[in-house]
Amino acid sequence: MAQLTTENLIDIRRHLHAHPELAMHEFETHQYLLAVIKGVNQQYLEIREVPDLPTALLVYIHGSDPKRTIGYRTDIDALPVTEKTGLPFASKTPGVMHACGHDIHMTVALGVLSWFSEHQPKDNMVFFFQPAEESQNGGKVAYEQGVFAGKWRPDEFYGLHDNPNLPAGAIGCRMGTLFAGTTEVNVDLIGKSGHAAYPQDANDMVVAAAQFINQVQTIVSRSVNPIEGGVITFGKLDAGTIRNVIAGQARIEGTIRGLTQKMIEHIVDRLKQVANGVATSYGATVNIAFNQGGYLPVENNDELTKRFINFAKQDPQTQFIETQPAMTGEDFGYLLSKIPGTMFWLGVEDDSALHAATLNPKESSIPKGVNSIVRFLEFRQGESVL
Ligand SMILES: CC(=O)N[C@@H](CCC[C@H](N)C(=O)O)C(=O)O
Repeated sequence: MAQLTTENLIDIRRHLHAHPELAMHEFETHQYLLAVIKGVNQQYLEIREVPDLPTALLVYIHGSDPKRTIGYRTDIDALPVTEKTGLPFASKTPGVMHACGHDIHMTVALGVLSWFSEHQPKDNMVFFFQPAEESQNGGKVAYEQGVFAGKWRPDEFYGLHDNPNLPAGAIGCRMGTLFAGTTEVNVDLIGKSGHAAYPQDANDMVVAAAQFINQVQTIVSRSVNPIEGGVITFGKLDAGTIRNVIAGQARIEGTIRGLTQKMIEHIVDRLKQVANGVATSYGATVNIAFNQGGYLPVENNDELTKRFINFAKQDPQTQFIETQPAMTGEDFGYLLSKIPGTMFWLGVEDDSALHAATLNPKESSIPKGVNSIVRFLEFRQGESVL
């Protein structure tokens, strides 16, 4: 089959959007990606599955005169969000949605891969379709399993994230830190349940959880240097069973963000103090669990990113926008701590934010993104210097 057209890519994106799957459960997505990849020119391609990470997929493109191996990574998982876009190709999986645009990421990656399947690159290329970006750190798991051993180890790694705040198809990037590091946190408060009418005989964890959440708000406002910034968000709170039974237990799940590891550690320390203080004052037991996984700050490599930005600035077919660091996290941060590379934004221009149930990225970003990335990767393999 010939190179994928824009029409093919839009159909692919809509199929992927309609069939989202959660982290480490991307089995249909995997099969669909495999079918699309098997449909392009196989002459230079080598497809690899990973038995210990069954939803991952790697594709090697043999270069004609390789000086290096260039890696390109896309994430493939979706979020537990109930879609409210009303689109004809909205999610068919109840309670699951590509609310972070990974359907766009995968489609752009397929567009780039399909182009190089028809136009053999000079350098070798490795495409990594990575499971579990939103949770369970699929990038780190893959790395630790040795997925990038031998010829599968890129010398440099690139990857993108869509951005609704940028014009469709624009490329955003910056030197240094692009995204924050994150640490997941679970707090369990344990008291004593009882009859709603006899609070004196119980120890109410709804009240303790409310106090904890309120008090946590002072960490960023009072204990964090405002110039450096930090985030603590609790996105899930679970307590009690029915209105007239006092809840003896509360679970609060959240995420901590900072642009440096030092800041994350500082916030973690303060959060422990607040949790222990609230537990003491309410006579409760508290268990706190942190998991950083592989969500290290996304640090762009100086040399590669300078070249990427210089190329994007002067390329007449690329709209380049210099961006600020963002408090979004990405487990590509882990891969970039092992392999130098650059993460960048692809504008998808929408009023809704990432993770919103109404996110509706503009599809015109797909061909524009493919074009800019192909042009950069072609340039990277030439002798030109910027
Ligand atoms: C781009 C994006 O939205 N990424 C996620 C990464 C989540 C990391 C981790 N599971 C956490 O919740 O901290 C994000 O929420 O920024």
